[in-house]
Amino acid sequence: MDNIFEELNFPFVLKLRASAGAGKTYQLMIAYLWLLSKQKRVSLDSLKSIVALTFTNQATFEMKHRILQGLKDIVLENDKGKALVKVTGLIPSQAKKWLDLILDRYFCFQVKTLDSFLFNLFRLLSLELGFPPTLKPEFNEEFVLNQLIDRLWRISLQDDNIQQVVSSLVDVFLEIEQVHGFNIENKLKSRLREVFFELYKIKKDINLNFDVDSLKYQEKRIKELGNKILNWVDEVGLEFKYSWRKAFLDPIGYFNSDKSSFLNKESIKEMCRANKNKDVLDFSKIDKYFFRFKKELDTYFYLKADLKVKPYIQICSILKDFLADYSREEGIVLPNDWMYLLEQKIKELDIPTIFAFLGERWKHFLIDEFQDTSNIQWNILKFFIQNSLAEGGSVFLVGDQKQSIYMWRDADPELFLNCHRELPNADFHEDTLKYNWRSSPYIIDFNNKVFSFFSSATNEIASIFKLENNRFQSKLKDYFSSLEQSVCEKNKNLKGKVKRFFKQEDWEQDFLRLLNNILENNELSDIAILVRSNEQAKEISSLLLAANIPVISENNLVLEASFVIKGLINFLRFVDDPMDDEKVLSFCLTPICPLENEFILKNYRELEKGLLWDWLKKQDLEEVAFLKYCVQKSAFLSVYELILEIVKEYSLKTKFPDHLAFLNRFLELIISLPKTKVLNICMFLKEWQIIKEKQKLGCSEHIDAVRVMTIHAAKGLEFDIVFLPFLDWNIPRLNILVLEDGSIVRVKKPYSANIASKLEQEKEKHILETLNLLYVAFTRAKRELYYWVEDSDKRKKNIPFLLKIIEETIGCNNA
Ligand SMILES: Nc1ncnc2c1ncn2[C@@H]1O[C@H](COP(=O)(O)OP(=O)(O)OP(=O)(O)O)[C@@H](O)[C@H]1O
Repeated sequence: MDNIFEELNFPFVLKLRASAGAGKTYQLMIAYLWLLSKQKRVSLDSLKSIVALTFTNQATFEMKHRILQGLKDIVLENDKGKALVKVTGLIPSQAKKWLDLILDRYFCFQVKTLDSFLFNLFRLLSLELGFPPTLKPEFNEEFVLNQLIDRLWRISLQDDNIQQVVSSLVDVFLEIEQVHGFNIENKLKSRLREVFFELYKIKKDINLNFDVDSLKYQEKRIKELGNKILNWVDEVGLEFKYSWRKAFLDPIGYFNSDKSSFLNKESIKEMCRANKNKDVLDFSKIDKYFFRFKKELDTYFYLKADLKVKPYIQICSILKDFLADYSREEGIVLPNDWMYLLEQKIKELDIPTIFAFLGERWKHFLIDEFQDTSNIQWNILKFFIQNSLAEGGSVFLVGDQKQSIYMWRDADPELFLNCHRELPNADFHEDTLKYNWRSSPYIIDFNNKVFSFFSSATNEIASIFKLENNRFQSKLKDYFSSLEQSVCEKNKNLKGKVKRFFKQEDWEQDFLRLLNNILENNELSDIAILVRSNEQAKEISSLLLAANIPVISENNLVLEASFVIKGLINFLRFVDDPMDDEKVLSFCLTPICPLENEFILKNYRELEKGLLWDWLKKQDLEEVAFLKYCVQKSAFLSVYELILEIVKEYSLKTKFPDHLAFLNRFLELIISLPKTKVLNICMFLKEWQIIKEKQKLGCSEHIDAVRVMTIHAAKGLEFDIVFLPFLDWNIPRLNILVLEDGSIVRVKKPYSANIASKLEQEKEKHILETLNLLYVAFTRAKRELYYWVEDSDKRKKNIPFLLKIIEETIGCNNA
């Protein structure tokens, strides 16, 4: 696709479907410049009429950077610029005008994340929707839910009714999940989070009432039907085969021991032994009863699965009320709510009214990572895209179904395949890109082989995951066929390497040894270690930090990761309440306190009675004099002033230069908080508990340190060398399921038909997402890829086992 734009006539829909590193984002940048060249005038309205949407903030930053760099190259008329003039048609004088306009009116440069674009729409229509325009979007749903669950736990200590519901939830949880060991509370909270968000998405009232008697009534009906069938079989002189007589005699007992095979039988005839009557008898009447018997049983399984998890429903309904209060108090709104409202409103209003509210008219849309779009997002976007096409505009969608890793957030990769059908009034073009511009030939070849196995050996894969249905296999084919890429000219001689390690007991030592070897010839920032969860990121960061290897990760950018910030928080806790020995001790033992640890600990141990602070006050020490001053002044100084005092007194900026960025960010944060949150230390500490997890330093590309990040965060990015230390993934076993109608059920055999079908769908989604995640992880490396798996012959270890089979089949000997 050297210059597909030449062939295009407005209005058009252009879809570009290509594998990783093929230059999809790069083509979006080209398309943006090409669209600029097609504008009649260099004007603000034209600039605002082109909207480029990405998936993450990092990708937005990258896209803006690429567009500006492209314009600069054209203006400078360098080699890259000359090539861009050829494909985009944008000449240097025009490019200069656009560049000046963008830099002058940067906020009109419409390159945004999809979320922020949609939220902006919501804000513009907020009065119409009955919300104050000051409302803030809160994308961190997990953070909010943690707050709500903590609130629930606190309230349950005082409120008997809530305590009762919580304790029945704990019972159900322990029984269903069979969890043992430590951290049960955390596991329970995490399960609750999952279920709540599933339920919360269903915009229907949750049915809280469940009548235990209906299960009993159901049992009775089944028994009656069973007896009717039994009697008929006896009367006509037939005999059941195998143990099927028991199934009609005691249906519930029989099925509770997990024997569901006869649910597949079509007629009682199939279940009876041969005798002279069998062939002449009319079974049609009794089969009607048999059909009803099976139907009632199915309902029974469902009711039972539903009853088991009632306490989850009750808790979720309490959390729903808490969420409404919390949203009001904090002035926030969660995506699930505002997107839903926006979608509804857009259906209601007519086009001129909406555009009158918005005051904007978009004509061209460029959308990256389209495979991660959800149906609700698409329904909103579609409205504007259809309008832009009606006015002679365009839409350019790029994506790759096998990189869809946000299905848990409702992304629907099928949309990418079919969305153009909903945009019929425009020329439709589809294209693919065959070169990989990112990686070395070795890595490209390795990935070609590994991932084409997914589409060529669908049977084997389906059997590994025990999901032998046609739909799953055809999806595998859809996602992973025709993915093979060729090496581009510029990377032809790029050296590359892929190496697999088996995880031995002391794998960490081997891991560090390899890393140190690689660092002899590479920069720290060439290396990325990609993991699946934040816990793994913490684990690997600690390993590297203990070996004195600088690391940058989401976690160590959290302000609290700095011991100076931790020390300052302990200082505030102590000043706020010096009569609490624990608080005094915690502060005195932090590295920012100049008092000797030994001196404090020894005296604390020997202090027979009285308070630590009373004893400390009597010590004639300069350091203590300062602390006394702080305690006395604490009621008169603001939190900010107190922190400034200690920073100055203990020379924290010069003593701990590595923590300067954290310190500055911390001070900035205190100033930026509303007055009500910093009126006194106690209020600030309360606020800190809530906000601390979100307070982070920005990450600069230029910091020389190894990157540690999740695969989700690494999507769309590339690194010279990639390490994947934890590929021991399994497909999680589902114990609880939320059905389409909003009921939660326990997953335990025998399943009712609706549970079995939903379970299969969920399993399929998890497997595809896991395979996609593997694809994203393996395709981030430019030069070298190293990964660690357990040496497993067991099918239970899904991904290690799959990788082993692939290795044996395709004969890639990379060990
Ligand atoms: N035509 C091209 N000429 C030169 N370099 C290119 C070209 N296309 C892409 N690249 C470079 O190749 C790398 C990968 O491109 P890009 O990030 O656009 O790929 P992608 O298809 O979006 O990848 P992914 O799906 O993995 O996010 C980038 O460094 C990009 O600058």
